[in-house]
Amino acid sequence: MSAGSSTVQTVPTGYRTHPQDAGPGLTATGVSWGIDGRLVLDGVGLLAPAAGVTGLLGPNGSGKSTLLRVLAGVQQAGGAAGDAARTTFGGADLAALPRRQRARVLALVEQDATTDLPLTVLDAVLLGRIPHRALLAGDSDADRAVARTALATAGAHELADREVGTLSGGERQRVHLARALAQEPRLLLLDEPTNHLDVAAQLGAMRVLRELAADGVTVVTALHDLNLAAATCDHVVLLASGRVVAAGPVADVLVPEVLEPIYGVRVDVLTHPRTGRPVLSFDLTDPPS
Ligand SMILES: Nc1ncnc2c1ncn2[C@@H]1O[C@H](COP(=O)(O)OP(=O)(O)OP(=O)(O)O)[C@@H](O)[C@H]1O
Repeated sequence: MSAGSSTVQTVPTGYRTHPQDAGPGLTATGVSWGIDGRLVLDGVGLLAPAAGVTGLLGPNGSGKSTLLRVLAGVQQAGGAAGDAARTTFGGADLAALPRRQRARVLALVEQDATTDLPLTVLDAVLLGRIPHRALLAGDSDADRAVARTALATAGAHELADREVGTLSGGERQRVHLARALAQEPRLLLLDEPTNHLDVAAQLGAMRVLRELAADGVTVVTALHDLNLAAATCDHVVLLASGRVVAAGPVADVLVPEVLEPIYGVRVDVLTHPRTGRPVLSFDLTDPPS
């Protein structure tokens, strides 16, 4: 791991929201998206409780990234499918919000997002401040302070003056998290935010998400690592072939009866000796039929 520090710091109190402001969370109904005559999302409905961490799980190609992009409004629901999707956050229709207003509410951290622009890390993180300042206004001292705090929270403060294009995958992932934190969202959507991170940095990033949730931010994160989800999420939504096949508290969904038919592996569930949370063990022998 080439980042100078793998330590992800706790969330400073300066830009916390408050749990009582969290509202009813994120709801989506009837979300479909298709391309080339194929339905990638097929009438997805989900509930991500306010001020909680919801894990979006599912095998490769099940539709996690597409769903996050549609929820964020980066990709329009429908596509070749045509549908009557409705997505609300805090009771408000997200699709009806003007783009700038939506960017003050939600931030999306995409998987392996890259940029060809010769931006420093600090400038990249400052992009997260754009929705909060007057049109055509430059960065203020306050914006730079928020950006530096976000970098520190994401464990990337030492990278501030580096060019984004020169960063390692794990370093870049921290910078994307910092950019989203600088946006001060009430809804944070993340697409596999830990896939380039070492184990300490993975847990550190999940701790940041948990602390944000404790302070009222609603977090939805796609994850491949089911044990990371078991250790850190409140609630999980399991997708397969563009449909939700299970959703609910971790202990209800991350069980062999649900996971084995979806992943096609044998699953045993143990209990963590200290936390009491589920620990999953996998092997490739055929699951019992
Ligand atoms: N623009 C597109 N054109 C064609 N196919 C697409 C497009 N976007 C997504 N797909 C297909 O839709 C399916 C779901 O893709 P998506 O990236 O949402 O899955 P995922 O669950 O995030 O996968 P992974 O875990 O591998 O990242 C895949 O089969 C993918 O190839």
